[in-house]
Amino acid sequence: MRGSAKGGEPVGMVTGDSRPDYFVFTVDPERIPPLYDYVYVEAWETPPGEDTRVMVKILAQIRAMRRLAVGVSPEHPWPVIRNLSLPRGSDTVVAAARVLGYKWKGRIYLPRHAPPVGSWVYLASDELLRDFYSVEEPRRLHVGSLISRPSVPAYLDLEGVKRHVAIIAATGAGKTWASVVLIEELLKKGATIVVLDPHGEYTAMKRTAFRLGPGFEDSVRVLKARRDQEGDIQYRVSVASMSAEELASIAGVPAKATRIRSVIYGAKRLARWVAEATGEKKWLGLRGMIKVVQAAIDAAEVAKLQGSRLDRFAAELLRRLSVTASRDLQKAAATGRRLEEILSADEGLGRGIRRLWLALSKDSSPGYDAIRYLEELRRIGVYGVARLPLDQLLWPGTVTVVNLAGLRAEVQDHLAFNILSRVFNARLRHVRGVGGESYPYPVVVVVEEAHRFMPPKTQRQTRSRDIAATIASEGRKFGVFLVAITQRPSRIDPDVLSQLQGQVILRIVNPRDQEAVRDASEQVSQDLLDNLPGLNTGEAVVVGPLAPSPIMLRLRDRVLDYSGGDLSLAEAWAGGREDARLVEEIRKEALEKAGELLGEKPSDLGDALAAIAGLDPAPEILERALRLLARERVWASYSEETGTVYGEVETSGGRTYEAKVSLADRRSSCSCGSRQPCSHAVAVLLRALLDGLLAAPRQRGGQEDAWWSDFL
Ligand SMILES: Nc1ncnc2c1ncn2[C@@H]1O[C@H](COP(=O)(O)OP(=O)(O)OP(=O)(O)O)[C@@H](O)[C@H]1O
Repeated sequence: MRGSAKGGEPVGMVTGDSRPDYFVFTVDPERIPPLYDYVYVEAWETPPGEDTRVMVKILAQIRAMRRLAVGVSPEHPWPVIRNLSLPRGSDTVVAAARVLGYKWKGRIYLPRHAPPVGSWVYLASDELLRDFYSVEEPRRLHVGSLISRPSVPAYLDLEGVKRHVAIIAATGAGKTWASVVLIEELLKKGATIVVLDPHGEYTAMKRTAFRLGPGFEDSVRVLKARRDQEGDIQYRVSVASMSAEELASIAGVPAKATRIRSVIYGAKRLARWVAEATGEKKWLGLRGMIKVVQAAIDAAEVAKLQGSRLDRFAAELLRRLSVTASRDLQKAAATGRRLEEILSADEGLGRGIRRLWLALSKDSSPGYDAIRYLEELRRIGVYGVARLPLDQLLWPGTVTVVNLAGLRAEVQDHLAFNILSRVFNARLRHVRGVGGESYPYPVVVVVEEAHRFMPPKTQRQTRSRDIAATIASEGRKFGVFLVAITQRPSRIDPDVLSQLQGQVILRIVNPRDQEAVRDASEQVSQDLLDNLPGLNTGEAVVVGPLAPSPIMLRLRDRVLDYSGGDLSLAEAWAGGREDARLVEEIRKEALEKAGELLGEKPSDLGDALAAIAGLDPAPEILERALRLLARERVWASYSEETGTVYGEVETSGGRTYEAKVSLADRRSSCSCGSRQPCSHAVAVLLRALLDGLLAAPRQRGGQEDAWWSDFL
């Protein structure tokens, strides 16, 4: 009957240290239960609300076990040991059990008495455990089975999610797995879930959503933050809702670069007024700001020739903006008049122009730098004129994965801040009945790598920490619940961590992290902490309101896929085939774009580049450039004025190459040092072609001259 779950016969007797929460018992050597198995003792208790004592079954879990030698010790020398004939069973098996409580009228209570020494200890039956850990439908989340009893299902309590959840483990111990299982269960309950996914690990859930059953096919949506990442829809933040300071910081402009920041400040103000003067919202985006900076650089050059005067700069800038805004001369004049009206009535516009002049009057480099920063931000694709409607982010019975992969830390943090704030405010407005963007159902926000977003104030400043702390402390009132996932709880703000009352703790080895868990949760006892390094992958301890009583469980198999688990070689090599497919797609698209420019579709991409840019790259260089586009980050911008494509190739190995292709001179150069058209320059040219930045060869030049000659 060793290890059997039947119960009945005793497996030991309480013989040692006995306390209300813990007892030591000597084990029958013929019936030794495994570590973590469940036992009970019968004892008299007076349950709360009763006035007589009743006999109850006090459930306990074996947390430690030892064999003590009787009659021998390790100090005995070998010749003595060798000649002793020790019969099997001449040792004593001693176990220590942590009391879990007893169940009385559907509720779990902790005993007030220590089990008497001499009490029989019985193996708990499956039925007893099922009853002890039962959670009623519809609150039941089926996440696995008891660690030592695969036949007893382990349920979490849906209502416990209201007190927020932390999923904590060493790397590779199964955090993402645990989170996916929780998401599956929440989806079955019809929850609205948002996942902030810094590594793009959760995007694969979408492909497998159908496995959850009929009606779940569309229950996973993927929003991408970067244009070139996996996702159905682009998440969008409106530039108009951000301050110039915010924009500059996210773009990565150093705090000390005051002239560049001034340019961004001025450009933002002016772009807003051009939008107002023309009634065209497109000026509110980054492209609008970049056009303002370009006009300001040119206006500053003109003003410098005319005695370096602010009034000359202002007049020239307004003229250029009017013309840029409306090529129709009459309209341009009207826009100019309107801008001047605004300038005389509104000090803000004047301040914007002054800041631009101060930044650019000495030399134009802060202007070019500002363009570079804004251009980089624009290429991400997330910062635009209008924000994404809320119903694309939150939808009942749907998990929306926001793929933040491939973004700089500042941008990830800003987007996390933006999304957390939007969700919280939408719920707050609903609950308070205030107008504006609102959402009628509670929302669970899963934050992967939570330490990136909510570190202690003393360690690092982030934008998202304060809103995360607000959700942790007030989200319950407004129906916004946090599930924070991390391998470094010691790097999470203690104010946030202590509010995450439901904890799913998998293997943790680092003592600092164990301490952080203990500090954050009263329910994690020292003996539980001692057990954490010994857990296997996929085994967890759950404490707090998520479970009826602290529970050790093995997570069930997940249904939805995710990526980022251990590398599968078969899949990794299949990725190579995927690259080849992408290269062919890019080639096809580039040929089509070239056809639009040239008026007839070329049969060969090399010939097309020769016709468009006068470059004739060697075939292997062209192939390498296509592979760069498929695999790496390639950006391009085009200056109509100089007829030059500028761009960068950022490799996954962390190297950046800056390349330039002059269409007018039919030459290219690159920071890799190559004079011949190199793969970086060709990739940059192809990116400009794919992004539709290039004008047809016969249109270049002529129109430009006519346009600028009006006022030069
Ligand atoms: N419950 C489980 N049952 C079976 N295998 C599991 C379980 N949990 C995790 N694994 C395996 O362990 C590996 C690591 O799991 P997972 O990616 O969830 O860990 P993680 O803690 O999120 O890792 P990281 O810190 O690297 O993100 C996975 O490849 C998965 O196959």
